[in-house]
Amino acid sequence: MDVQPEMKTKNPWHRPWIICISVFFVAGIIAMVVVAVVQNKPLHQKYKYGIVLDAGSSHTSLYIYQWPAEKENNTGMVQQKLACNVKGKGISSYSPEPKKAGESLKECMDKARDTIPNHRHHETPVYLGATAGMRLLKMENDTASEKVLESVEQFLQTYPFSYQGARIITGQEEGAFGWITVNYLNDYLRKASGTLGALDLGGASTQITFVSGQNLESPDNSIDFRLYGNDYQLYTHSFLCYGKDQVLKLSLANEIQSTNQQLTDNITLQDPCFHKGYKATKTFEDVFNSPCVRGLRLTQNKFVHVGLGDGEACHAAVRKVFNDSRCTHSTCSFNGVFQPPVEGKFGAFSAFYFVMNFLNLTSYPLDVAKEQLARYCATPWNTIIQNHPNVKEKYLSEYCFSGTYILTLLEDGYNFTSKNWKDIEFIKQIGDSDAGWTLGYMLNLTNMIPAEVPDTPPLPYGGYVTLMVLLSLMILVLGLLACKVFRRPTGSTQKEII
Ligand SMILES: Nc1ncnc2c1ncn2[C@@H]1O[C@H](COP(=O)(O)OP(=O)(O)O)[C@@H](O)[C@H]1O
Ligand SMILES: [Ca+2]
Repeated sequence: MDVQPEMKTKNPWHRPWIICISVFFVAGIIAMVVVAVVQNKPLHQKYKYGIVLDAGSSHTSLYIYQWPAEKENNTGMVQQKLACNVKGKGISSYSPEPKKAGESLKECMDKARDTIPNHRHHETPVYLGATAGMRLLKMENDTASEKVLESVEQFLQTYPFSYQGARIITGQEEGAFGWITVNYLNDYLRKASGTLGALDLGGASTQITFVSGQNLESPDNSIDFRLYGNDYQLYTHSFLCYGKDQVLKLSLANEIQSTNQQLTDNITLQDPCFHKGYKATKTFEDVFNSPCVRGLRLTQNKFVHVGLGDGEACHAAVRKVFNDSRCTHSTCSFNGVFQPPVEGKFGAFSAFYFVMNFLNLTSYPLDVAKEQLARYCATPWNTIIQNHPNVKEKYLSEYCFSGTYILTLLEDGYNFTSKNWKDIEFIKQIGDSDAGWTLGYMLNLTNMIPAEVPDTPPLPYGGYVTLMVLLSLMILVLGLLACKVFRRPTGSTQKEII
């Protein structure tokens, strides 16, 4: 009979005020966790955007980059969202009708406008950097190059983005920003443990950039950076006229001049760098229409370009474009240009990659690569066309020449050897971003690579929330235990109740 009142008094959970306190206690902790989560996590990942146009000698590419809005100073945060290839040739080719230079960018700029959310347009910077094609046009005809730049400037300003300028970048900038891009994308800048040298081959110039422990004897070739608290001394050099299209002109001009034939119609040029069975009629203007080629002969007279398919003779012909005679420094690459011995690992991109990847030579030792290239060069033109029906004929006809130039430039020019050949990696992209100077250019102009390590919260977001939850649970358990201990009825009170 007495059991019922005894049970009621022994279970404190049946007391309304304890239930009330516990409910508020648990609700308070849940509220605390929810507030911490909501407060710290943005509802949607917000991105910011930047646009860079790479106005190269052969064509223009537009890149859109994106990064989380609240993390712009953390390395590795900027990624390529879109690459758009502008149809047609490079902007320097529009010098006879500069107005068309701007309009040529329409398709890609429209795509950028459609890709970037409208509310971000006005704060999205747009940069255009022109490289060696425009450097050459400027040398040839300053006013023409100004007109082309004005045309692209006017056109880019018709878009709702934040236009930041169109200019010809220097060879040093092209080299240094290519180096920043590949090291940023590999996340080497934060870790002070080694960097990747950058090798960029274009149509009109080529760049070599790497960290050298040696004394840099020529100030023109030296760039100092402080990034994320680390100091870097870079060696860089850009060889104007040593992009693969200009070197082809140089090499053809040398061969034409050494035939000792009158440059009248219908001379035949026997070229070891083109395949046997290749035959095309070209004009002297095609070869000599560049400030890179001496002995300007701008005639419409034609010559017949005939392939011999002889890899060894091609190597000898290509070597002639390098001038090794005078070096006034302790060591040189070629043409009397100072270069310390190459050091560390290198990423070789742009045409280095396109050509070596087409030739399937990206992962062989130097000697094997040379043998395979010689075999490729000796393959008849008919067979080459049959084997690659979908490759542009202009590219296809030039791969033997371009491959030979690349091996010659790397070995005889920059002094890579069979020993350190494996240190060169031919790369197109790192992650989803293309290797090239554009990303480094934008990171620099938007101040997204700070000199010092940025302040970061002591805990990452996930760790912070987990810790909060664990601490809350701990408080809850302790609270409940305390309740239990302090509210446990003592013997005397039990007796009193009974
Ligand atoms: N698929 C490809 N195969 C071979 N060469 C290519 C391919 N795509 C682009 N190229 C070449 O890459 C080079 C790119 O140079 P570009 O950036 O336009 O010039 P520069 O950097 O000297 O101003 C050009 O010689 C172009 O012909
Ligand atoms: Ca380029």
